[in-house]
Amino acid sequence: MDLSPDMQLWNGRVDTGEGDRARRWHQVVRPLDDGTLPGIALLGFACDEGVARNQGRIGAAEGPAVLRRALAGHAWHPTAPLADAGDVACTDGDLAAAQQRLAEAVQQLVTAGHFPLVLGGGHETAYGTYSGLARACPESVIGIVNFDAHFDLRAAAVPTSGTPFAQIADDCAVRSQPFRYACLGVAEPSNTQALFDRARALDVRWRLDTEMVPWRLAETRSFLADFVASVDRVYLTIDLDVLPAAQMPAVSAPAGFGVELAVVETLVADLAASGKLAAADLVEFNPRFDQDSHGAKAAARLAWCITRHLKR
Ligand SMILES: N=CN[C@@H](CCC(=O)O)C(=O)O
Ligand SMILES: [Mn+2]
Ligand SMILES: [Mn+2]
Repeated sequence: MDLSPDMQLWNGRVDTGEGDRARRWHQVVRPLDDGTLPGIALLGFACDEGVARNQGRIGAAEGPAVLRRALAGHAWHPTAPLADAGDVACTDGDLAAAQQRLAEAVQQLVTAGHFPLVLGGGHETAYGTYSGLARACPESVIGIVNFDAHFDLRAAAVPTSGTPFAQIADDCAVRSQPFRYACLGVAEPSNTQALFDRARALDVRWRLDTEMVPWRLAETRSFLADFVASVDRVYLTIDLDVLPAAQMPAVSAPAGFGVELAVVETLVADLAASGKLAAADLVEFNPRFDQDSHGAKAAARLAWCITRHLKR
């Protein structure tokens, strides 16, 4: 796999003379090659074709590069190797082909023993990430944990950023595999009754944004632990529009209510430490709508959290 990572994106502060334990991401990350030991592999999906098709605000294709720059200066804590596998892009409007290329890259990474951390891209990223993981481990029951204000279970004429979990449900039905999907942070005003009906028909587990307030965190942790216990492996997808608009302005559809970053981070850390997390993506980050990098910082913090707590 050669997706030509742009290593120029990785630069930042150097604490000269403080030794190995003072390193930051930009000093640790290496371009992925055949000799890279199994570890964390960053993979960009530079695509907002699904957002455009879903009547959203484009710009998420610029997300992967900005997220790498935001991550570059973070202190390095994990011990696993960190590699940059480069980007899969969608430049010709052929979303299905781009999702297939993403799936192939994710499949190769998982098969080689890496943990793919995919930097989206709109939520159409999820269909590629999931498909790659499912191909790499066809015997596993994969549980999808989606932090999102939206179910993304739309029935649309063409695939969009609003359809990935409906597409996955269809694929699972074809393969006679169970469709295991938990959606955390669902905003009632942002999902029609038809979407709730589809979620019920597909046996989706969900928690509303109003149920994910900090003072009900213990309940939410237990909800998530029960879901994780019921599957073999977990695919985590974080749609950044789950965060309140004040914490995450840099998305197509900012949340009026949202789930606090502190709550999301605690739950993400739980998932990373579960030993079942097999792949993750962060999606919908759109730098065009950021304010003084607040959104980039929140998104980078969640990516950092996954790597900090990851147990495999
Ligand atoms: N990823 C897509 N999410 C939402 C967008 C909603 C909106 O644009 O208001 C959806 O399709 O439901
Ligand atoms: Mn969303
Ligand atoms: Mn979404």
